[in-house]
Amino acid sequence: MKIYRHLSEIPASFGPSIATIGNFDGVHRGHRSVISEVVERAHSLGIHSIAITFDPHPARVLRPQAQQPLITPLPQKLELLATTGIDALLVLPFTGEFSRMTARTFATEVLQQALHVTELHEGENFRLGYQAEAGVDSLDLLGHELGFSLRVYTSHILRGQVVSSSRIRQLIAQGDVSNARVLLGRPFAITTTPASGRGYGTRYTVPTINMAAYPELLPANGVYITSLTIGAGPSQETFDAVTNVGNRPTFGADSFAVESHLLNFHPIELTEQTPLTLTFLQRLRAEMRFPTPEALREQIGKDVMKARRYFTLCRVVASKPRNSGAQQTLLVP
Ligand SMILES: Cc1cc2nc3c(=O)[nH]c(=O)nc-3n(C[C@H](O)[C@H](O)[C@H](O)COP(=O)(O)O)c2cc1C
Ligand SMILES: Nc1ncnc2c1ncn2[C@@H]1O[C@H](COP(=O)(O)OP(=O)(O)O)[C@@H](O)[C@H]1O
Repeated sequence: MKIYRHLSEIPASFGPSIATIGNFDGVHRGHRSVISEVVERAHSLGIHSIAITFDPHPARVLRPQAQQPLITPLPQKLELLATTGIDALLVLPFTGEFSRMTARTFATEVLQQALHVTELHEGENFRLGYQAEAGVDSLDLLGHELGFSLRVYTSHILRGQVVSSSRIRQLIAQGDVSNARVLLGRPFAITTTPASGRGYGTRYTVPTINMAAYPELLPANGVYITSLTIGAGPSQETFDAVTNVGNRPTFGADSFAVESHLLNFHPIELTEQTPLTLTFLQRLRAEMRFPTPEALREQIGKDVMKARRYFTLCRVVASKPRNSGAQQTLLVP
């Protein structure tokens, strides 16, 4: 996937192309189904497919006080978009001045003149331009004038829920990582680096790898079954884990941390720069204040047992032959 960071980087020869515009936060199942149609359609016509997105997320510029955390910060969004098969991605810098561009100017300068778009694919709720002035009906009219057709997708519904970034954000913020996984089409994960702990775990409960402060979306405080990937590339290793997100009230004053106890631990080199990807698989319970560290240690022992059962079950399911599908549906944890 070719990435362009500014309109001026688009080669004059670019296009014709089929495009989709969006924030794509989460790169969820709805995003993926539109993008895969764009890719397929462009492929069948032998022309380029391109996704257009913005950085920072427009909400950061338009409603900075809302501090909306992201499901996928830009590097993760790019990685996920690269797996969709789209030929190119245009990441337009989103500023106050840019936000005042009308839909007509955007469609003319970006879609028509730079990308030579012949088809634009968007969800039914899509809006473009200053103060979100243009919905799909106005874009359809603009397209007739500027030489592109608009294909509109109805909202993706799964298990009775609209697949949207805001719904997924809400589910994760409530700790419902299982439902978020359904709408995302993969488990929710964060990418971060290690930080040092206070040594209480090793002394009183269980040793943990602590994560550096993470400024984007995290699941609600509580205990989760997770997997932790340490490192990146061929030398990376993934461990089964249990993770606490919270303030550790058993040890006194609030001190927020995300920390993982690895079930199949073996010593591994960690530096402040080592990439860590923490994947949230299932919520186990709320964080609680225990009367003593021993009581907490006993509870963590129970959390570990549940996590071990979960991983064993997953591996049993994964090892079943594909044709025993009915049984698999019953077993998937
Ligand atoms: C699986 C797991 C569950 C935990 N649950 C709780 C909890 O319910 N209440 C709590 O106060 N701390 C909980 N903790 C946090 C421990 O108190 C924590 O490991 C300890 O504070 C170590 O802190 P340190 O890494 O800064 O040394 C949990 C930790 C893990 C790994
Ligand atoms: N099962 C385990 N899970 C995570 N870390 C472990 C485990 N066993 C040993 N460790 C080691 O313990 C270190 C954590 O020790 P420490 O910094 O004292 O943590 P804590 O503050 O949680 O006690 C980790 O960096 C890791 O190398």
